[in-house]
Amino acid sequence: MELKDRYYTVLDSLPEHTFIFSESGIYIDVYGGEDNATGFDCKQFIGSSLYDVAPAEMAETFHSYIKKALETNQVQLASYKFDTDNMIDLPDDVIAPEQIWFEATIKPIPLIENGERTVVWIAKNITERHLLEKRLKELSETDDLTGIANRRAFTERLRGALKQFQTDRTPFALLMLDIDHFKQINDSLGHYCGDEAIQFTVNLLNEKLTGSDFFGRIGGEEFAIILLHSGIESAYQKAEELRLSLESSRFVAEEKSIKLTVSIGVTEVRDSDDNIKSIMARADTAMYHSKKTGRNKVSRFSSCR
Ligand SMILES: Nc1nc2c(ncn2[C@@H]2O[C@H](COP(=O)(O)OP(=O)(O)OP(=O)(O)O)[C@@H](O)[C@H]2O)c(=O)[nH]1
Repeated sequence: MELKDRYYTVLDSLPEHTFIFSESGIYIDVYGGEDNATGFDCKQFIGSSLYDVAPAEMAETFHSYIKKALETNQVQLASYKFDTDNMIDLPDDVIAPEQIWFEATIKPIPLIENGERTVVWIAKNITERHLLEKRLKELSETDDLTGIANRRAFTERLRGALKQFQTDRTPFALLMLDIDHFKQINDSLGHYCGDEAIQFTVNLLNEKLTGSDFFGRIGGEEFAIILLHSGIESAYQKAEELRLSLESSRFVAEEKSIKLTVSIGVTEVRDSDDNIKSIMARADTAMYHSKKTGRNKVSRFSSCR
């Protein structure tokens, strides 16, 4: 075999897609990529421009990586996805994959083509890893029993809401909720029914929330809700609505019909809040005020002393 043929054989056996791009975004050469299992052959793009092949925004982004690699003479890393809505122009007989994630390394190479500098672009299919990472992230942020945010994810979101408030004054309110006399449910019906009572409460309250509200389980039978764009009065009304809907429903277990209730504390973000502890402490104080003054109640922090 001639040396040139040997080199081509080796290049075409590379497991990842390996592209040579010119400075202006022309596909100079395409090698390998069998292991990426995309189902289509990129060799057909040789001679075309990125702008002929990919949607404008994507071509623009890809081109910016090429230019940056050449300007800085440094390796660039990129991750991106192809999906049915955002796909390079495939031949008619090729079905676009639902979603493929790639991680690419872009490196300037000492090769001039038609008077232009060039880069090598090596793209690896990382879809499996990406989906696994996404799933692990979801699991680490979700409460097992109820499927809503766990304490960590909730406090993270609260931190985000406070940051937003500090940036553009977007107001928000915080509700802290605790199921009343929950120990009695565990003691009389058992822990398993206690778990079901928690699920029942969460499902019921969740139905009353909208897309911009954020619900989290921050303790055993303790929950919190962020109400974005809400002042104290509308938050109080919302809390009353939640309290009443639980009070008027019945949780059925072991052939018994049980009235569950919650005590709720309400506060709103203040200019003086420089971390989430102060907001959570106010909502907590208000919630304990509801407990101390009879339970199945809503209290605003401002009126609980
Ligand atoms: N079944 C079940 N019970 C839990 C879970 N997390 C906490 N608990 C129980 O919830 C009960 C909470 O009891 P307390 O904090 O004494 O409060 P309470 O009985 O709800 O009374 P008040 O809050 O004062 O109205 C404890 O018995 C915990 O063991 C859980 O995930 N599942």
